[in-house]
Amino acid sequence: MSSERLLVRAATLADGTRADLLVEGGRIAERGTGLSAGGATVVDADGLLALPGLVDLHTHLREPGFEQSETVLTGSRAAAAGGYTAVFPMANVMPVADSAGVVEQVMTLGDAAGFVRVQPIGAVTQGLEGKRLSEIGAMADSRAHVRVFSDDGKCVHDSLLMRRALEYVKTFGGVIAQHAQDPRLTENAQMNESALSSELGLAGWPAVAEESIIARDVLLAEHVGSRLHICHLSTAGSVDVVRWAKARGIAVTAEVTPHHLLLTEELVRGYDARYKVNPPLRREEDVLAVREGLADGTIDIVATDHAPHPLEAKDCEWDHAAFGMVGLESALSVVQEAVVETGLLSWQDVARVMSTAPATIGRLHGFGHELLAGAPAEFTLYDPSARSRFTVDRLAGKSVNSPYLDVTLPGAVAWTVHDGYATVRDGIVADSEDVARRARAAKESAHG
Ligand SMILES: NC(=O)N[C@@H](CC(=O)O)C(=O)O
Ligand SMILES: [Zn+2]
Ligand SMILES: [Zn+2]
Repeated sequence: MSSERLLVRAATLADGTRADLLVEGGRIAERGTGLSAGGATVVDADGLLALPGLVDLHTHLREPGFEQSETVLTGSRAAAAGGYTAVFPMANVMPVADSAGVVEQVMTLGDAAGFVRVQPIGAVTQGLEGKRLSEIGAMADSRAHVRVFSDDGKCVHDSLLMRRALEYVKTFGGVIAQHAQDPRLTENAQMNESALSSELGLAGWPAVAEESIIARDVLLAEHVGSRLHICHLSTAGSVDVVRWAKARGIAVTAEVTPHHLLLTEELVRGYDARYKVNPPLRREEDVLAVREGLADGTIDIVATDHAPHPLEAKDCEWDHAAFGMVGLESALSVVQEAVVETGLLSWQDVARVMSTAPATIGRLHGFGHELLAGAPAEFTLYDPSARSRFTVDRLAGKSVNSPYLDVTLPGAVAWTVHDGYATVRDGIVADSEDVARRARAAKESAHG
């Protein structure tokens, strides 16, 4: 039961070559051409792209505490539907993931669900309050082996605390992932600060509120000699600051979300809160600049910032609506539309920015990213030639706050294979009970 045998026939790899992949015992047992099935389930991958399992460095799974929005299980299903095989859930849950107990609990829930690897992120400060450092060392040493720390949802605004956090994680090679938002410059802010925000009468969120924190933090990272990661970078100025920092040799990495690669503030005109997100959708110039930054390597990765919210938190007046949009299920399609079809990134680049690089930044250990014989079977089979209206049945998580509903997008995930097992087959997400049962069996066989 635990080790499914699959023969993936004639898949196109990211480099354009074609190969058969024989999956057995949780690994890619063989890679070649004309492999014989020998009783394995044959997957006709003609026309499908085989990408290493996608890794999301920025996900909100909402459990414990906000299970009406998402659970570790439902978010894991959303991830599998999008071609992901590993996610890093953020710490803004209740109780906050600021202790070994909570990060271990989240990891345990992820292991039990079995759809993806769930690698928790720990909070930088206790209760995300920005006052005292959390138990960073205890989380790092725990069974959850935390390497990424973030107060995401809130900015670590106190410069001294930020410095101390960078110093602390340096001792074990961790990284601080900063939600760069000056709280004073964005008090009650509702959308990007621009001519449009004045026109719409919504309080503006200036680019400088993001850029000034990034500028401070790259200098702190340089001073301390530690690693800094910038969450959901969204402005042209931020790209410039990170470009400058990298040229200076500072150990900074940065992410952009799919929505900041595709959508602009113009969407706010209709006051539909599905477009309300933190950081806000920016100007066309910013969208072009973050695409360029991703293409030239200034921005290292694409991360979804999958932020599920229940209907009542979105189906209300703009000012009262929650910030955030779901993104796991649509990420690859949006990336295809925004940067592959515009000629900026190759599929090999996509494999890097959505799988290899996030795994490296997050220090995800024992995870295979080359689809080679002997590697763990972690991959997705994607049909880039598909084109369809993105409908609510594509959303496998609990919440439906997607900005893409009824939008035509390219691409479709056909199969996702995690730990040698198909979590998505022929576009259908596997049964939760089956996946949980097989995860238990795999665990038992691993323990002898
Ligand atoms: N991105 C969002 O708009 N919301 C996130 C928080 C965050 O990522 O800052 C959330 O937790 O809902
Ligand atoms: Zn954030
Ligand atoms: Zn977030």
